[in-house]
Amino acid sequence: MAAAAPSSRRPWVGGNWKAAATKATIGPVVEALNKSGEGFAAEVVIFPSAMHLESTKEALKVDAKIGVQNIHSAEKLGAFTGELVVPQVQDMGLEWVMVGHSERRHLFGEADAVVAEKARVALAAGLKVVVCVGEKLDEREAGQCRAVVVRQLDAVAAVVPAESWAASIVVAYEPVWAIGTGKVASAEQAQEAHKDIREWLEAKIGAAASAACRIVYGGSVKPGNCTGLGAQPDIDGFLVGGAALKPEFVDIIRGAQA
Ligand SMILES: O=C[C@H](O)COP(=O)(O)O
Repeated sequence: MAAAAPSSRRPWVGGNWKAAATKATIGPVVEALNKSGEGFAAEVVIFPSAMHLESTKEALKVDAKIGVQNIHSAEKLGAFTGELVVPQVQDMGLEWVMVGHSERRHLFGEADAVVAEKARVALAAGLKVVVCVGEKLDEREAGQCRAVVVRQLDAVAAVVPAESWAASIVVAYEPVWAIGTGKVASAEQAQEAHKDIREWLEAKIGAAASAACRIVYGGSVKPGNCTGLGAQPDIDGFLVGGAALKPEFVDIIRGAQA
């Protein structure tokens, strides 16, 4: 059963800039965020590329956190050319790590166990983690949506402490067919998947985790569709790609009020 009214969970909005940002595109977004001049009701986390972590952190003057889009699963600094490791995330004073984005899973071949190990290492170091899950179009058409998401979540649950789910994990449900395609899931489709995830949390982790864990939707979220999605009882915010690189990202953050 869906465990709690959405207003009991602080909304969460992530802006995933992927490898799509340059100084020219970042500037107007940061300016819009800074000009908004408000404390957002939602918790806001921006995920720049490694290239732009420090400059974005310095430029942002609003209550928004910075996170990394991916990490390597090594626990210590070392010879891992091209990777970021948890001690570097901490050295930068960052709190958030994203794992399991569909582009990591499907373009770079990250298996469920690899994603889970990254989550484990980040949580063990005291970082907060966005765990991305979601089915491909053929999986949805084969009626496997719930099974795929449960498989991805089970892998994480097998290696992280149960207490992490309430306070340190945000689950991002991102149907792969809706990412960057303009084909947003309907509010009903998204709510059904989010309810499945909340029921999984209750059955696998416990009622308190199910009530507290933020489950956010990602996939072609825009100012024009975020209100209907955000009104669903089990949708606690958004993970935004393309629209997070436009000044109207501020409108999506405002649309994620509790
Ligand atoms: O991480 C964000 C998602 O991949 C969604 O991207 P999108 O908003 O461009 O569809």
